[in-house]
Amino acid sequence: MTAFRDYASAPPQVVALYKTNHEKQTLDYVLQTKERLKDGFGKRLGIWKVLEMLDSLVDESDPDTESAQTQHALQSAEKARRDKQPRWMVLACLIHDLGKMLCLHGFEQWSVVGDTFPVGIKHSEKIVFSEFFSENPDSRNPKLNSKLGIYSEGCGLANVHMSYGHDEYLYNVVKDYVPQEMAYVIRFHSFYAWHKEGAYQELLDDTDRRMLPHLLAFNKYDLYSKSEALVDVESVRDYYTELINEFFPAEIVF
Ligand SMILES: O[C@H]1[C@H](O)[C@@H](O)[C@H](O)[C@@H](O)[C@H]1O
Ligand SMILES: [Fe+2]
Ligand SMILES: [Fe+2]
Repeated sequence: MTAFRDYASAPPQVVALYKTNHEKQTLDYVLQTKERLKDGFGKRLGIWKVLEMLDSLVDESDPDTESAQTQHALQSAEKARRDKQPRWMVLACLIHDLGKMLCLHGFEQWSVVGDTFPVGIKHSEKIVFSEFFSENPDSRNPKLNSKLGIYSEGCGLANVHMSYGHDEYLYNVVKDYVPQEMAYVIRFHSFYAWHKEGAYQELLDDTDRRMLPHLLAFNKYDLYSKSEALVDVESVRDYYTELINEFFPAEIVF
C-alpha cells in the first residue's frame, strides 16, 4: 500500500457511498436522526460483545481496509498500547468505531461511515468529494449556505451539528462514562476537513483547540494501523476486557 486516504483512485463503491452521503446528509436529516436515536436502540450490551458483533462488517467508505471492523479496532488499539499511550487512549482506539453497529440495525452505510462535516453551513471544498454537494438541497438554501450558516463565530464544535454517523451515535452512548478527551476524540474523529485540512476555523472555541492534539495523536493509530498484521483475538481478550471494565459497567444502553 502506498498512501492512505487516496480518494483520487478510490474504488467505485467508495465514490458511490460519498455521493449518496453528500446528497442526503442535510440539516433536517441530521436533526431527525439525532432525535430518533437520542436513547439509542434501548438495548443493553457489553462493549466487548458489540466489538464481536462487528466481525463481519466491512466499511465501504474506506479505501484502505478490507478487514472487518473487529480487526480495525484491535489493530488501532494494539498500536496505541505498544506506544504506551494512556489507558483512555488505548480504549478510545478500541471502541471508536463501535457506532458502526448502526449497520446491524438496518442503517445503510452512507448514513453510518465516511468522513463527517458540519451541516447548516456552507460545505467546504476541503471535504472529500465536495463536488457531490451540488445535489444536496441545503446547498441551494442561502441561510444554510453562508460562511457561518446557522452558527455564530467561535460557538465551538460541541454546538455544531455534524453529518450523522457512527461518531455522533457512539458519542451519545458513551459520553457519561468516559473522560472528556476520549468522548471528544470519538465524536470528531471523522471530521478530517477540520483536523487534517484546517477548514472551519471560524467555528472553533478553546475546547476544540485544546482537544486537537489528542485528536491528532489518536488519528495516527486509527489510520496508520490499517496495514498491520491481523490480531489474534483470543490472545488479547483478557487485556481488553480488563481495560473496558475500568471505565464501563458490564452493560450499557446501545
Ligand atoms: O472511511 C473512513 C471510516 O468510515 C472511518 O471509520 C471514519 O472515521 C473515517 O473518517 C472514514 O474516512
Ligand atoms: Fe470511524
Ligand atoms: Fe477507525
